[in-house]
Amino acid sequence: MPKISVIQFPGSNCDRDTKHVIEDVIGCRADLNWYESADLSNYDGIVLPGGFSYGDYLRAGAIAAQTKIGNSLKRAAREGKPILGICNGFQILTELGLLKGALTTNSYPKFRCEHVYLKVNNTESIFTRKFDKNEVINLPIAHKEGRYYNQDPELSELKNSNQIAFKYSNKEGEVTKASNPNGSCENIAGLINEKGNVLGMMPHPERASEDILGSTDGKKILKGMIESIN
Ligand SMILES: NC(=O)CC[C@H](N)C(=O)O
Repeated sequence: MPKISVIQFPGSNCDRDTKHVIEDVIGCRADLNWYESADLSNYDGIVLPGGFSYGDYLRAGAIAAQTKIGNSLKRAAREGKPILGICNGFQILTELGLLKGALTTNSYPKFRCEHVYLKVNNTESIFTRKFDKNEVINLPIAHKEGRYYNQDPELSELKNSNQIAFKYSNKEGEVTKASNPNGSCENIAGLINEKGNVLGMMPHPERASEDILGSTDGKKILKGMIESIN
């Protein structure tokens, strides 16, 4: 059975929910590992959970990315291990340079906590292959620094190499300004690296993995990742 490491930073707050979904909903082993002592060589996949690492001081994710787990994450990414960064995890991955671009303060600078619709743009990755192309899914967001920023030529490269995983949309799948909760460029809600083994996303799949929570769309992302490990 694959072993997944869920990394805990000072200020993580979605670590236990993530472990719960991986273990109790998907039926895989997940350990909580404190960032200072985590040995990623023992694990087949890694999840950076949501939260407020180091209190979001300087910029969300900036300080966590400077700790020694940063090098371990870079090594794991190079080795091709699947890495999923959820919300604060996505912020840490961009700060580490494992995903391109940056996450900055929402265009309307308030914390937004609500369900949003996403259009699935890439269905070829290990994380998104359980969805149909352009499928509209429903996941919750909870952030203040979720505005994805990038510019050309990098932005065009991301588009041309199909690295945009999810875009904020309306229920009909139209990618509009009104359906963009934070001012992200191109309505980008989730990105995959070039190699296809790292996904960062602002919405929370672990909060949408059980019927009782109103959506199970998020489970497909975690399941896709875990089932890719053999
Ligand atoms: N849910 C999260 O991971 C949260 C928050 C995040 N650090 C922010 O931008 O507000």
